[in-house]
Amino acid sequence: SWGYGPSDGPEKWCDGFPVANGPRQSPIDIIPGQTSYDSTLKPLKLNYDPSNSTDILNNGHSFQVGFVDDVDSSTLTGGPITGIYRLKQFHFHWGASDDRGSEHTVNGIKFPCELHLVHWNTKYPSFGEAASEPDGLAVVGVFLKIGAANPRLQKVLDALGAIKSKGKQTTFSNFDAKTLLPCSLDYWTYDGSLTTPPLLESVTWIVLKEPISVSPTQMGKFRSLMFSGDGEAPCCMQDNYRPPQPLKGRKVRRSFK
Ligand SMILES: COc1cc(C[n+]2ccc3cc(OS(N)(=O)=O)ccc3c2)cc(OC)c1OC
Ligand SMILES: [Zn+2]
Repeated sequence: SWGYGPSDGPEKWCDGFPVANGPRQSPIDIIPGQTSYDSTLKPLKLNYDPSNSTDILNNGHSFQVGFVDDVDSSTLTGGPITGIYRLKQFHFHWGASDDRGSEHTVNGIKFPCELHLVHWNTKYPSFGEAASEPDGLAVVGVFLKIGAANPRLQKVLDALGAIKSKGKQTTFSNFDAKTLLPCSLDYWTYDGSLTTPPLLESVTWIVLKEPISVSPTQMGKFRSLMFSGDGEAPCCMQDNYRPPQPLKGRKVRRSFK
């Protein structure tokens, strides 16, 4: 299957997933001077119920925190989307060193890490069905910038010891995803895709302009995870990011002046 190494990484994904060369692939390089302010864009509304996180899982590509998504308890509304989207999971992408790791870039600048909060449109019966519709998913992207240690992030990082290798999972309840958001909800938005296989072109991307902080020590905790499962040749989980993809004429809008 696919990965992030020289033989199975992003340059090879088109072999198994031809949509990799499609018209609305993600991530992209966001060039603020080339975005257009859209006054019709609504404020983002993120109503996350702090009690409905369920588990934390090492899926062999990243780690994800899952949420109950059979009711409208943690939702995304407003912003560039219409209707109600439910939070399914959040996960991260990061680098082997602090000079890289984010998937989206800003004026070519890479951040050391990027958080993705994955939501699906409740007009469809499930995530899986929504994932194949052009308006099926909405992912909120948040950049992490090196600075002071982030105490809210630390709660997630403290759970990583229990999920070091691929396939490990443990309960992770009462985590409020809202605590990972920056003060400002100003955002850029564009039509894109999943950034990992199956690379489905079903994502409305909402990338927040303001980063949250992460310390170098905390970045080290991300890098202590393994791509590999128990009993496999150990391989550190790092550089699990896809580089920016061609814009192919897409417009990037911004919610702020
Ligand atoms: C739970 O069901 C599914 C889980 C998944 C797992 N999955 C795979 C790749 C993903 C890539 C993602 O990309 S990202 N990095 O842009 O947020 C987000 C969530 C993902 C979730 C995929 C599915 O079909 C596409 C599923 O429906 C069958
Ligand atoms: Zn992601």
